[in-house]
Amino acid sequence: MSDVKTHSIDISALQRSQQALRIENETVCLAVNDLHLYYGEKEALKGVNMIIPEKKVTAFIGPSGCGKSTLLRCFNRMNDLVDGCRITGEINLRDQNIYAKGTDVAELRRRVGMVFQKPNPFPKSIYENVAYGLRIQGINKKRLLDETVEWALRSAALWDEVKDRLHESALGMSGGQQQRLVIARTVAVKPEVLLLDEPASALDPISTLKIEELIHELKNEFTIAIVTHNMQQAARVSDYTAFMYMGDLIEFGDTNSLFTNPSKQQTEDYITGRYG
Ligand SMILES: Nc1ncnc2c1ncn2[C@@H]1O[C@H](COP(=O)(O)OP(=O)(O)OP(=O)(O)O)[C@@H](O)[C@H]1O
Repeated sequence: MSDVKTHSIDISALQRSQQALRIENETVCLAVNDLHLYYGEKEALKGVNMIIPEKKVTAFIGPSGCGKSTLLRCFNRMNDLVDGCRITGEINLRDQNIYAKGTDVAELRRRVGMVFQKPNPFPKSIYENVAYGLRIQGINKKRLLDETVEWALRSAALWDEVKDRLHESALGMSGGQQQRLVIARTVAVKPEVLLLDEPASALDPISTLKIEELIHELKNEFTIAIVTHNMQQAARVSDYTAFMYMGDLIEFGDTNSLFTNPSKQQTEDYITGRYG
């Protein structure tokens, strides 16, 4: 390991297992095959191939505009909502191509939930925010709603802070609490995958730490893909990291190896702060 690399990322602080993870030993949750995405004439993803392993955290890093969020949004077809967006290639969620004709996109988005940079609770009570997706599914039995709301709030490490004010407005919560509430709302419908698009970048350091700890807990139950601008955060929270540059996936591997011994010069230049 060169001095330059250790200067940028303090990998010793990760307390990571010495045993390297191996992608080939993982169960595949999502498989991306030759994915190209065009916004009009502009090719924003240039033939991406990778897998997202099940019940692991996969981080996407790279300079602004390299396509991280675009790729994340492909996993639950959020780009379908963008005018002039065209996609070729495949993404398989387990053994189903989510871009196949006839895919139920609403059901896909239940299975693959998404949390954005800025917390976006609904102007409703804490309880109703979490119950929202369940009610949309037609679940109205109070006992089932109560149980699931509690489970989701516990999963998002928020229950103890809000159990006595469930019927107060979510808008009275702090930004960090709102983001954990949005995570609770997302997990309440029991998705298989959680997509997190810079989930902590609008939060203070303590709230950020809580979100990072939460990610560690959530990967016991969910497959997680996270976009982050913060390389330290990627190193802290993820098992695997994908480095993107100008629409290409440059390198993908276990996080320890990618940060300590990158195989591509572009990755090394980025993680050592030479550009981006
Ligand atoms: N809705 C859109 N319409 C047209 N071009 C877009 C759209 N969204 C993104 N792009 C372009 O696609 C490219 C990739 O953008 P994307 O937001 O995926 O990058 P990113 O790596 O997530 O960037 P950042 O880190 O700044 O969020 C950029 O050139 C961007 O300008």
